[in-house]
Amino acid sequence: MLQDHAKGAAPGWEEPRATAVVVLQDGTVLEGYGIGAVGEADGEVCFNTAMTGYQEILTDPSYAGQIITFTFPHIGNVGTNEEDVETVNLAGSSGVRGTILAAPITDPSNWRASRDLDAWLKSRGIVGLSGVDTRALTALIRDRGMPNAVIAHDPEGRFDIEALKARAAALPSMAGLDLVPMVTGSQRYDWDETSWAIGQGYGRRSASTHHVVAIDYGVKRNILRLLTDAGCKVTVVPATAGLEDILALEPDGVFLSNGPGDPAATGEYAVPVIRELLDRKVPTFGICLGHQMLSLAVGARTMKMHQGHHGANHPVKDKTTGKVEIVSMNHGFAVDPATLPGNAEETHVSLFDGSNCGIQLNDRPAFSVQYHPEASPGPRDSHYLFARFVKLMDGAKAAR
Ligand SMILES: NC(=O)CC[C@H](N)C(=O)O
Repeated sequence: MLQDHAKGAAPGWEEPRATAVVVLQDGTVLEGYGIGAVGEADGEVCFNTAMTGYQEILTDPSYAGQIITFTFPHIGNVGTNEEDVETVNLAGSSGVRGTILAAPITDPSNWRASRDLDAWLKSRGIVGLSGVDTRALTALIRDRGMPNAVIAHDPEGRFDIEALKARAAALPSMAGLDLVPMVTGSQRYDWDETSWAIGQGYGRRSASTHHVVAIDYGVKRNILRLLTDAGCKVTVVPATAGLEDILALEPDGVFLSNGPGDPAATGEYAVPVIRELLDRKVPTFGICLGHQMLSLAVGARTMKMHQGHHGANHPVKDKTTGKVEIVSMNHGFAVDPATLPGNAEETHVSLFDGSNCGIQLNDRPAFSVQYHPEASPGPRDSHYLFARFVKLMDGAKAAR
């Protein structure tokens, strides 16, 4: 499967030896050239269709336990920098385990670049390879669903393919896995960083009005920045924070973050706390995993998707306004809208496949979306949801 761009180029030309392989759970072997960390990594392979923002994607903690293949062939051409990192807690590492690329990584061409992608992947322990026919791999995922796989990278090109096949076949399904403990923070902390635009003097930070406690199931940095831009004083607490810990902070609202793994597997600790907060009518806003957990807390069910949604160009309709927004997505599970209780209304829907993309409760001040309104990467169409959360807290305060 090595790409044959140079084949027949000169007499005596020999195909370079594969220095990395991906072995899928069904025994499919794809060869390529190793990039990033040397060694082996395993996880569920998903494809991401974003054309830009690979650094934000590769540092989104929601990808813990996964390997990302990009459908856009030229990944790495603008290098990497210190700013476009979405992890908050994982100093020097990432959630994602590995990456699979089509074209070789070229020299970075961007004034912000401080390092090339290959060295950056290595520094974060991400194992990868290029030279793979990622169109074929994406077609395979569309046919059969997201497979488990092992990537092995050895500069000497020595692989025990049979052992890798056995290992890939034995990996557990993502369904049932709680991966939040791998990426949540261990300490409570205050957050005060605003978004890039405000930092550069282009935007305006709203006056500080509400105290938001953000529960960190693997939170992305730009969510915390946008809550801050919207005028919130933000305190981040670990995923295991109990009801009393949260109420002691006297929140005007609670934010439920994105995160990795199967939402149904967080039912033991996270969902009961959310249920209690809802019962106390604390204004609540959830994103992605937070949306799934809010839905679970009101009695709905979540299900594993066939190929999931991972990209920066997904059309979603806000049924409350009739407007269509183009959004950033990263999820492999979804809320089954047929299981939503009578007090929960579907507010957003995917125009790609009709899947549920948002809910609001009619009897309590709470709403959530399945996609990533903070973007990073992706369009900014959905930033309005942060203002909607502030309005919800305004209303709750006025009613007190
Ligand atoms: N971005 C997220 O929060 C992902 C949520 C969940 N892990 C899923 O894959 O559906």
